[in-house]
Amino acid sequence: MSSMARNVAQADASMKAGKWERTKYVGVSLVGKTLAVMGFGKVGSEVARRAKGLGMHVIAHDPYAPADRARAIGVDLLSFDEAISTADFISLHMPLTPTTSKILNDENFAKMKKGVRIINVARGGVIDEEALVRALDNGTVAQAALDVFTVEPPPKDSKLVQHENVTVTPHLGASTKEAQEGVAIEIAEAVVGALNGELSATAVNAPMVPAEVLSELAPYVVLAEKLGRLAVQLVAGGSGIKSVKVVYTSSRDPSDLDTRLLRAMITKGIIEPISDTVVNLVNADFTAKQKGLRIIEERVMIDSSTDCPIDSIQVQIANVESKFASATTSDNGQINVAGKVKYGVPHLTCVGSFSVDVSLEGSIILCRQVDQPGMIGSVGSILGETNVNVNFMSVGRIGLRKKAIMAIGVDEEPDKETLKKIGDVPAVEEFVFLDL
Ligand SMILES: NC(=O)c1ccc[n+]([C@@H]2O[C@H](COP(=O)([O-])OP(=O)(O)OC[C@H]3O[C@@H](n4cnc5c(N)ncnc54)[C@H](O)[C@@H]3O)[C@@H](O)[C@H]2O)c1
Ligand SMILES: O=C(O)[C@H](O)COP(=O)(O)O
Repeated sequence: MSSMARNVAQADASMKAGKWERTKYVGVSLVGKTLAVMGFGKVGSEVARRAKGLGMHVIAHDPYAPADRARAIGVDLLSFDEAISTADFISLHMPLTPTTSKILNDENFAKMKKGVRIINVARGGVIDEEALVRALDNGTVAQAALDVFTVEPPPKDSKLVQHENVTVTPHLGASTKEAQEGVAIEIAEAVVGALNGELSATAVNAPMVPAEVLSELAPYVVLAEKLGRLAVQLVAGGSGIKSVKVVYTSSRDPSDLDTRLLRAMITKGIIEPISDTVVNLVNADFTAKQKGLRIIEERVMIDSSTDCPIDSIQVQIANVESKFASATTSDNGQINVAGKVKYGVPHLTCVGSFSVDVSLEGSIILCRQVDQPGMIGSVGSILGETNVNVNFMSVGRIGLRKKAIMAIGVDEEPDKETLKKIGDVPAVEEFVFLDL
């Protein structure tokens, strides 16, 4: 940006050609100018920090960047049109995706201030290069500094590369000794993380989920997998599942909710307990298809004052028999479980038509019994006799002294004899042990 604004490359070439052209290369100052950082990720936010140090007014556009991170750096996050139409300098730092491909085109150049300067060190394809040549020729764009090109290396006779108001470098953005070492360490850490089963935002063969979205969804990813795991263990025989419906309730617009990761984790939760297949974000959809499993998703918008990405996730399995009849809903006979994230921890909040509230950790025993005094004590004593530690308990009932469900979290797996004793308690009508 500095080099472009002060014509360093052109002046250098001119002097080496034996000239002394002081008036031709009068530049512009950066101080006091408005810089629009398009893509406020790792590079974009560092550019913003440095530009503020140069006395520039920095604005940014990034549909996924958290406003508090921008605020901390002293940058206003604006809409795409607001950002490009107010800027004196526009610096591109977004990835090349179907949405960002040729995002700077004739239509958008026309919205910019006359004499704007463009910097592209992201990916060549984010600019329509022919449109940029037109914008340079008609003066809309005063100068451009480009490190990346749609085709690399660009053709020798490229009008853009040869343009007198364009400064070019051959994709040198990351070409420092320090950056090359840094990238090697980052790749090694990502591979180790992936091998340890961590979610990766940088896998090239998985759907792209920006790191910010990934960290926001992290507790819901755990919830999704646990609900899948729990639901499949409620199916008699475990197999024969053909269709699973997942309902996400959220206060956000359904189109703002990227559920690919959650769908993959529900698939993982359903498939892994009943097969040897390891399911991850890369192979989830393929594995589900291969196993004849159809995942249907529904997004339901609700009114809520809390700004969390998801209010609840519901998993429904149709056309199977349940080993715990109370997990099926009375209206359509489907297995139905639902959960929420509370204080960052995934909770089971619904089994069949019963409301419960237990954190989805360790193992759970679900009992259906007649709602009457002494039930917690009876079952708790049986578990205590064999040193099985109860870590929580929740009772949900459909009415006073009617049917109730008891969800008991246990730290150890009770032996068969202990489970049989629970089943033999007269008021217990059915029970199931679920390992999460
Ligand atoms: N020239 C080079 O040698 C060089 C070096 C490093 C990075 N890069 C490129 O620079 C870009 C940024 O790299 P990074 O490490 O900061 O990536 P990053 O993932 O940290 O940041 C990219 C940002 O772009 C945002 N974004 C996604 N879609 C957007 C859209 N439609 N509009 C605006 N913002 C959008 C994302 O939310 C994210 O915050 C990438 O394209 C990368 O490949 C080039
Ligand atoms: O995306 C990147 O990291 C840069 O474009 C750098 O690419 P390079 O590693 O080929 O220099």
